[in-house]
Amino acid sequence: MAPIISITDLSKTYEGGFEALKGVSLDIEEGEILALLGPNGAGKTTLISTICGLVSPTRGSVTVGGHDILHEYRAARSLIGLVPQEIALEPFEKVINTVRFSRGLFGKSRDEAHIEKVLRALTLWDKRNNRNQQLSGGMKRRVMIAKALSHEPRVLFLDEPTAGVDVTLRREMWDLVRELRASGVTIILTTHYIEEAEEMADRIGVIDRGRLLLVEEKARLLHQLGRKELRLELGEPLDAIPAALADHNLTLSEDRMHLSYAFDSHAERTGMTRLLGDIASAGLSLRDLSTRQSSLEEVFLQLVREGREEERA
Ligand SMILES: Nc1ncnc2c1ncn2[C@@H]1O[C@H](COP(=O)(O)OP(=O)(O)OP(=O)(O)O)[C@@H](O)[C@H]1O
Repeated sequence: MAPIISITDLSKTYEGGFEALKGVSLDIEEGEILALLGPNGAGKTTLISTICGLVSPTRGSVTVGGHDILHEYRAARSLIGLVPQEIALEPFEKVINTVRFSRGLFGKSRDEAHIEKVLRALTLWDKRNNRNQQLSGGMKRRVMIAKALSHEPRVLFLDEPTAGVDVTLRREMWDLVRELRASGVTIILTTHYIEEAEEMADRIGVIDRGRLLLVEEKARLLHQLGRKELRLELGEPLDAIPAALADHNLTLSEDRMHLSYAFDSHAERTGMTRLLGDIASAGLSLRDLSTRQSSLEEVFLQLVREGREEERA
């Protein structure tokens, strides 16, 4: 199946010369949840805004549903729903009219059944006659999503959907996103919460300083890059790592009671057997040992570090 969004060599240099995107290429498949993960200022919003036609690219191309975002702007844009980072709602307008109005902006004919479906899905139906200003912050966010879904888009962009949202609301938002996906909408969300990407995404793209460092299925990303750590609790404190163990790349903890050893659990040789042999020969006694899988957070930080080192080289 052809990808719903195809991005080829996309670059954006803002006026003043800042390069916010540097040659990003990416295909997004219909029906997936893709999380774009990156630190502040990485270029996530610029990427989304370019796909949605709000920022013009300096180089490269994007198609949405096969339509070029520059040459077939209306057709491309009509397939997209965008929920921006900031909540922007007319305070005195009723919820239902806000959503009807958004649909009208896309030149779609009135469809009360669709508006009702969207409001019910977002548990806003009972609030439909409330004015926006009477809603809680969480409900306002849901109205923003309802607006974005009003014209029946096939792709929904959520720019940091849970920034500044409490834990309960965040979980509600995650459930909602899963339900939307089950209804057939492709979802692209940006986040700098690793937990959010880990919880929700089918695929994760890591972006930093305008470069897409990697796009990978979440499970495979954790599996491939997940390094493990062996932690050894010593029988007695150590002043320093003994010279006989110097080539094992060990770290001694501050309390001098633990040694840790990072290894790749999928490698042919983990080096663990030799390490334990050398520890015994060095006369160290061990009280306990445990292994731990790296979290996505560590994987992410490692990727960003490697990306920056590569850029410097
Ligand atoms: N209109 C603009 N003019 C000049 N520079 C801009 C403009 N918009 C964004 N930038 C710069 O481009 C870079 C990327 O910004 P962008 O908002 O895309 O990052 P982001 O990954 O979404 O960050 P955040 O997580 O903080 O929202 C930043 O350094 C930002 O200052």
